[in-house]
Amino acid sequence: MTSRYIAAIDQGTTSTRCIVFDDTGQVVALDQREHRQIYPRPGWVEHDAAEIWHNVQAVTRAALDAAGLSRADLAAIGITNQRETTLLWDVATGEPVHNAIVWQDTRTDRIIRELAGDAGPDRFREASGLPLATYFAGPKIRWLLDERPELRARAEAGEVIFGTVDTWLIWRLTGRHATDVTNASRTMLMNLSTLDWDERLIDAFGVPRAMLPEILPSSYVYGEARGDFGGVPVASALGDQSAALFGQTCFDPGQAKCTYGTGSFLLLNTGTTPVRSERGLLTTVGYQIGDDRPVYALEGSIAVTGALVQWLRDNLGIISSAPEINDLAATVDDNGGCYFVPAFSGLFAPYWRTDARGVIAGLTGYVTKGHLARAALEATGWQVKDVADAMVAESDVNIAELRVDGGMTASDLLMQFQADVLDVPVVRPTIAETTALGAAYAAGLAVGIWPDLDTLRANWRVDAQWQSRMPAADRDRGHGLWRKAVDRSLGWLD
Ligand SMILES: Nc1ncnc2c1ncn2[C@@H]1O[C@H](COP(=O)(O)OP(=O)(O)O)[C@@H](O)[C@H]1O
Ligand SMILES: O=P(O)(O)OC[C@H](O)CO
Repeated sequence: MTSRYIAAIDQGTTSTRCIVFDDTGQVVALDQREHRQIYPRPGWVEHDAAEIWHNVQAVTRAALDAAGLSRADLAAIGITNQRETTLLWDVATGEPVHNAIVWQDTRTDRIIRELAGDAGPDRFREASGLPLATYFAGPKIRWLLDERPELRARAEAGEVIFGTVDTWLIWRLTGRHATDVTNASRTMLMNLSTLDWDERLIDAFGVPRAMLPEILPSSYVYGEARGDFGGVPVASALGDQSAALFGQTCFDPGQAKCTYGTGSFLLLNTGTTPVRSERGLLTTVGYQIGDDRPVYALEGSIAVTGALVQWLRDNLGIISSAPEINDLAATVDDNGGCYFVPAFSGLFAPYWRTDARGVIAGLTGYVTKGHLARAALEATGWQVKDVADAMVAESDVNIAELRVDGGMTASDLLMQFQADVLDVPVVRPTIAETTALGAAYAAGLAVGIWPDLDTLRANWRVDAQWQSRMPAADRDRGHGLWRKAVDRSLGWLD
């Protein structure tokens, strides 16, 4: 029997999933495991890279078992991952030399301020497409090598090497030290035009070239897996937001998707030319298929969306599960004049303000927990509107519809509000696991399961859609109040 299944590994911030897809793109089996979030100090977030590798193997075995399949049934393994999270490990032993520093971690704040100096946060934007921010991998490598000087000499000798999570998994699976171009575009060390490490950038961050992986396309056979999955080609790697763009089949310039999870990420396909942002968006690589020219995207990254729902559950206890926020919000007709800016770790796009902190504005004696629940859901809608507005202004593209995925799209109230404030249709596809699907599609293309992008496009189907029904005057008034609340959150830290 020919191998017609693909195992997509989705290594996310809070959990690791393996989803097995068949050659029609349908989900056959899924397994998922959470891993520890390590908070050594306020603002610091780490993961144990060894635990992540252990979980990747465990969920892949379990998903195959659940599907009643063996490795011989797999045509390919695809990888998608949380981006920017930074790992260093010892080539000889394969052991991590430090916990992984997670994308949300803000410990590099001082390094960022020093590097920005008089030139400001856009010092490296032309080459990298990114503003100087704690978010990206380059500053995290710098911090690790400054903190542990003994590692620098070993990194210069290529004995200690760097990778984002894709690289770590490709290395563990195949032995090759490689990354894909979408992940590399989040390091702040890659030149967006040459798609290679940029000497000026790696010098500025003090990163030895010997520790960096080779940069390869997203849909590409990286090598054959060894060990438990021996012989199966590892045939894709994409950062999770790029994978979702791919899984949503946003292959044409002007197509956009937003993934609503812990944070939310709106990506707009801008075609084969990178569009540099002057409005706080990121220029990133959407995907690259084999030797084709890469497809670029503009991205609006929002740090806290679903995480606010979790905060209402875990820290305030006003709901006992995330879906319950919708029942609570439905007890009231509107937000009661209340606006919630969840700037828990500053504000990401389009503001990039590390000095912001959360505020609830407009509180009166009238406000109930129902209003707070509604304001929390609306906060996601407004944050996405802010990045969508910046995108339209930046690229002259009118977003005709927004394709959505992720855990928060289960909220009908949020999806309706999103369509209302964006004034464009919001559309959710039948396969909700878009991120894993994107990794499976990219792997399947590389090994010939699917012949071309048109075949994948034809596979995309609408599950639900929401049309705008909010009067323009209400939208404008609400947006004005939201922006006032955002102003209140800025400059809280000195
Ligand atoms: N029905 C719901 N309504 C609103 N938010 C939800 C709902 N279900 C889950 N969430 C939120 O969605 C997030 C989980 O989505 P998911 O796509 O699994 O995120 P991630 O991949 O970032 O872990 C959580 O932050 C949770 O609070
Ligand atoms: O793991 P997720 O889904 O929270 O995504 C994290 C992003 O890739 C961070 O840039």
